[in-house]
Amino acid sequence: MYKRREYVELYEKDLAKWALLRNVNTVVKQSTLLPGDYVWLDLKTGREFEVPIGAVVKLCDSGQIQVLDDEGNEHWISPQNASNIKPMHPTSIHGVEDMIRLGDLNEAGILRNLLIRYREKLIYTYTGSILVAVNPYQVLPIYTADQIRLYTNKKIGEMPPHIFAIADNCYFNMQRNNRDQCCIISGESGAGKTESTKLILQFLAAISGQHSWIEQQVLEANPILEAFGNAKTIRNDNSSRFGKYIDIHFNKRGAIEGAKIEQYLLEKSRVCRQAHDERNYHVFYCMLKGMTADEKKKLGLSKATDYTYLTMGNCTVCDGRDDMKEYSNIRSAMKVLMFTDKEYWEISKLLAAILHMGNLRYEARTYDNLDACEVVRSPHLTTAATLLEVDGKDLMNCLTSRTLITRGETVSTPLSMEQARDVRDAFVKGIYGRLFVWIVEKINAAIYKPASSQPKVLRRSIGLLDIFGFENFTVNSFEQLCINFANENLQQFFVRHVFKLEQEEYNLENINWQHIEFTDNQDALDMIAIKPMNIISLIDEESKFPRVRTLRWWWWGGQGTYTRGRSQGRHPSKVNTVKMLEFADLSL
Ligand SMILES: Nc1ncnc2c1ncn2[C@@H]1O[C@H](COP(=O)(O)OP(=O)(O)OP(=O)(O)O)[C@@H](O)[C@H]1O
Repeated sequence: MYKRREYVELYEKDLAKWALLRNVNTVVKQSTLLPGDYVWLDLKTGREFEVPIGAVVKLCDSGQIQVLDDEGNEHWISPQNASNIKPMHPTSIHGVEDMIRLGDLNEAGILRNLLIRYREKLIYTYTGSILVAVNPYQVLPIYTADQIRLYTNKKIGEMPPHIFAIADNCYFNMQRNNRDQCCIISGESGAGKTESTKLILQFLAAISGQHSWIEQQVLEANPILEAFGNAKTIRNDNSSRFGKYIDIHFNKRGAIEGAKIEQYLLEKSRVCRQAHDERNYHVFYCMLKGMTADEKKKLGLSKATDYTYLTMGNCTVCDGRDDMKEYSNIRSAMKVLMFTDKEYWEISKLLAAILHMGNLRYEARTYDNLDACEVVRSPHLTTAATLLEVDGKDLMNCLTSRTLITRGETVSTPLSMEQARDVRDAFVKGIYGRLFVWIVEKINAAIYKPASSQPKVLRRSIGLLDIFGFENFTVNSFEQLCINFANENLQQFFVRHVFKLEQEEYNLENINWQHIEFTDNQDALDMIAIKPMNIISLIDEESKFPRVRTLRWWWWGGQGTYTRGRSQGRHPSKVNTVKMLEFADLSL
C-alpha cells in the first residue's frame, strides 16, 4: 500500500512540475526554444495510429525551427505550424527505467521511452510491477550465471529492469508470504513470450538450488512441447500454436519438486494446411531430417518435399533452425521424460501415418446417382493402414463413406470427393490432437507429483501463463478468432487489474488521483461470448462459414451421432463457450 501511495505522490509531483513547464512553454512558444531542446513533433500526416515523435531542436532561425526527429529525419517548422511542436518532459529525454515516472505518460511517451532504451540494448522497462520486454532478436549477454546471481534476492527496482527480477520477485513473495504466485506473459505473436517463459524457468531452476533430476525434467519438457506444438509462421519462426500454463511446485525449502503443464486449444488445422511461407509442426521436419535411413524405411518415409501436408506453405526449411539437431534434442528430452523406446516408435508411426494419409488421392465416382469417390490405390494407403494397425479396406471405407446409426439401424452413404477429403483431414487432426494431449499427459506423469500423496508437506507454486499471441493475417480464419479471443480475455484481465481494481483501491484509500481513460474491451468480449446471446451462438446452420457451421452441427448432434438440427432441444446458453470451441476444434 505504501508503495502505491508513494508512486501516486511522485507522479502527482511530476505532473505539477510538468503543468508548470507546459504553461511556460505555451506562453513563450518557439522563441524560447534553443538548439538542443527536446520536443514532441506531431507530423499530422493523417496515417492511422500515428503518434507524435520525439525530436531535438537543431537550429532556430528567424522564427523557423529546424528539428531532427528520432528516426533521423530533418524538418523545418514555420511559425504557422507552431502547434506541431510541444516541449518534451525532462523524464522523456533520456528515458526512465519505470514508466510510471514518465511526465509524458501517453502513447508517444511510452513508445519513445522503449525506443531509446532499446537502442541502448536495454530491452526491459518497468511500468510499476509490470515488466515490458522488447524483443531484441539477437542474443544479448544478459542471461548469464553472473546475472542470475546479481538478481537473486533483490527488491524490484534495486537493479535495472530484467525478467530475472520478476522471477526473483515471484520466488521471494512465494517464500516470504507463503502464497502461490502467477506470471502472466502476453503480447502479440513473436513478441518473445515463450523465450521469457523459458528465462523465468531457467532462473527459478537456478535459484531454487539443487540441480536435481526433476528440475532437469521440467526444463526438458520444453523441447518436446515446442516440437509438437510450435511451427514457423510468417510472424515467428518458432510460434506456439497452443496455450500453456506451467505450474512449478516448490517444497517448503524452496526447491523445485515438480510441475504440471496444462495445454489449451492446439491449432490442429495446421496439420493439414499451412498458409504461404509457413510450416507444419516442427516435429515432422525434424523427424525426416534426423531419423536414420533404417527408421525411415520402416515408416515408408522419404523427404519433406514429398508430402502434401508438409508443403502447403511452400516452405520446408526454416532459416536459423537446424531440424536435424533439433531432432536429437527431442529424442534426448524424451528419454529424460521417461518416454520408452516403444512409445517413441508408436509416436513416430502415428506421425508417419499422418504424412501418408495426406498423400492419398481420390477419384470421383457415382453410386445410385449420389456423388461418391474412391481412394486411388497407392503405397500410401497401405502404409498408413499398417502404421495405424488397421485393415486397409476398413480404412478406405471409413474415408469414403459415412455410417449413420439411427434407432438401431445402420445406414451407409457414400461421400463426395470433397467430403472425403474433409473426413480424412478431420481424422488426421483428431489423431494429432489426441497425440499432443497424450504427450502432455506423459510429460506430466514424469514431472507431476500430486500434493495429496504428501498431505503434511507444504507445497507452494509459481504459475507461468504463455499463450499463443495475438495475430492478424491477410486472411484470418476460425483459429485467429479463437487465438485473438483468448488474447482479448487476457487483455481484459490486465485492464481489470491495472485500471479498474487499482482505481477502486485509490478510492478506498482516499488517494487524490486523476481518472485515467482506458479502452475497455469488455463489450467486445461480451458480444463474442457472453451467454446466452453471442456471435458464436447466433451463427446458425445456414451460415456461409462452413467451419462454424460444423461447430454447431457437432454441438447439437453430439460427437458421433451426426444428427443435425435443434431436435435435441439444447440451447447454446448452457454451453461453456470455451469448451464448445475446444470441442468443435477437436472435430474439425
Ligand atoms: N529475450 C530474447 N533474447 C533473444 N531473442 C529473443 C528474445 N525473446 C525473443 N527472441 C527471439 O524472438 C523469437 C520469437 O520469440 P517467442 O517465440 O518467444 O515469441 P512468442 O511471443 O512466444 O510468439 P508466439 O505467440 O507466436 O508463440 C524467438 O525465437 C527468438 O529468436
